[in-house]
Amino acid sequence: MEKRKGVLLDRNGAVRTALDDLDLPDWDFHVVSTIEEANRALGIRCPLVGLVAFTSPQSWSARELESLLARHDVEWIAILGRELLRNQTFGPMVLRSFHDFHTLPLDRDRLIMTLGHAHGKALICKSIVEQEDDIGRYGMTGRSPKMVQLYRQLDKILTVNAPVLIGGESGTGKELVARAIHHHSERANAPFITMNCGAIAPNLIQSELFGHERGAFTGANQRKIGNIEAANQGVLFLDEIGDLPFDLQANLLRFLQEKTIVRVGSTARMRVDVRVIAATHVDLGRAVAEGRFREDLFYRLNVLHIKVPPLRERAQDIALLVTTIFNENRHQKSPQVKGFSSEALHAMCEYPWPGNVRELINRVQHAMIMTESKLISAADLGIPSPDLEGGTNPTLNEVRSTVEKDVIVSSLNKYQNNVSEVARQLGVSRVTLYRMIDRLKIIL
Ligand SMILES: Nc1ncnc2c1ncn2[C@@H]1O[C@H](COP(=O)(O)OP(=O)(O)OP(=O)(O)O)[C@@H](O)[C@H]1O
Repeated sequence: MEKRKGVLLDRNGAVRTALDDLDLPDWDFHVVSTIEEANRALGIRCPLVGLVAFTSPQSWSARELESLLARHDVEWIAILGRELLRNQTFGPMVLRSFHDFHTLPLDRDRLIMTLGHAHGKALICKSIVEQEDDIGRYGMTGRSPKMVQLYRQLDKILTVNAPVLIGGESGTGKELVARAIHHHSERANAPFITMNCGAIAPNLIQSELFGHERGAFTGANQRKIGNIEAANQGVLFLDEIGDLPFDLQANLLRFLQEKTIVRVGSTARMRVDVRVIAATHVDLGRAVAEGRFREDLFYRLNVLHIKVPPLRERAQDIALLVTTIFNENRHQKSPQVKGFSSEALHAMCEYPWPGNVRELINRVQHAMIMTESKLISAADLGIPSPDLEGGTNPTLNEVRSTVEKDVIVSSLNKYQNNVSEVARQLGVSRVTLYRMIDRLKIIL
């Protein structure tokens, strides 16, 4: 059997010698003596379990150590003298940042049990993370019917070259969709140029789009390549197209029809091959009806239309999205933060998210840094907490049972209901596991 990989962080080598003497048959420990070395080794070897040896509370800088522990998906075990656990600052740190601890002197049976349990837990976490790879498509997270419909539209849009108009509220992911179209099309190796028509002074838009020659106007000290030319062979993403000044809409239409441009101050017409993707958070059809947007340009841009649904219409995706955001930002959180309370998840599904996914990302990032609990609450996210059914919070026993059930069920699935293997991985006896299966009413 291939040995399980672990890392041992041991500054003076005392625990290393004791560990060698135990001669653990299933384990291969890579020993490092500094946090820097540990960081490197963890990146290369990807062990699931790590041991940190302490001879005094000052063995390591608490800040550097906690940052190391939080950065890697490893189950950590502190190896320490019993007296250190009673230390006012050290004890809480062990509770906060470690999966478990082992008091010195090393005890072979006790250590094998602790390591087996940590390894089992790490495997479960890993399998959950691997499942999370299948959380969406095209770099987007979401499996709700609305997102599946969006992916199907993208499947078709990628194979053709026509302009695309992307609608949807602010923060829903319109730019992400445009990037996905570029990234998965045959234009992927050519530039993706973005231009926010609402963020550029109207008098500069023409030169931003088409470029200018030196001396074309006061201040044009040198030739400038416009965004259309810069996107040659690739994609030009025109965000907030509804803000394009009316007179310039005619110029853009001409480019779309003739596939040529003229730099401001020049007479030479240049051929460019660019796919235009435009986005708007306003109803462009209405802008046409009100005379604010050219009808001919609207039809030219709207050959293919995609609407990105608001987040409130895909509440099923919220749990997936927050897990992704949590994992992407885990290096910024304080080490004790482990996830979201069920009350917070419930609240997020009820909240209308006027700022859509962007607002969700901001609130989760803020909560991950500011919360003082293990589980992020609705209050941490700054959103109202809905009344839980029956108006009561689940008891600790109910929460514990739910967690135990989830862990056992996913482990049984992973090991094809092999109870002996699951018991081994979870560090409990078969009899205990059978008792838990019975108590938690898990069907084998
Ligand atoms: N389905 C998704 N999965 C993961 N991240 C997403 C998803 N949708 C949006 N995001 C993220 O949300 C943020 C806002 O997305 P984006 O900028 O694409 O929205 P937008 O609709 O173009 O916004 P605006 O109208 O304000 O320009 C980005 O960080 C983006 O990566």
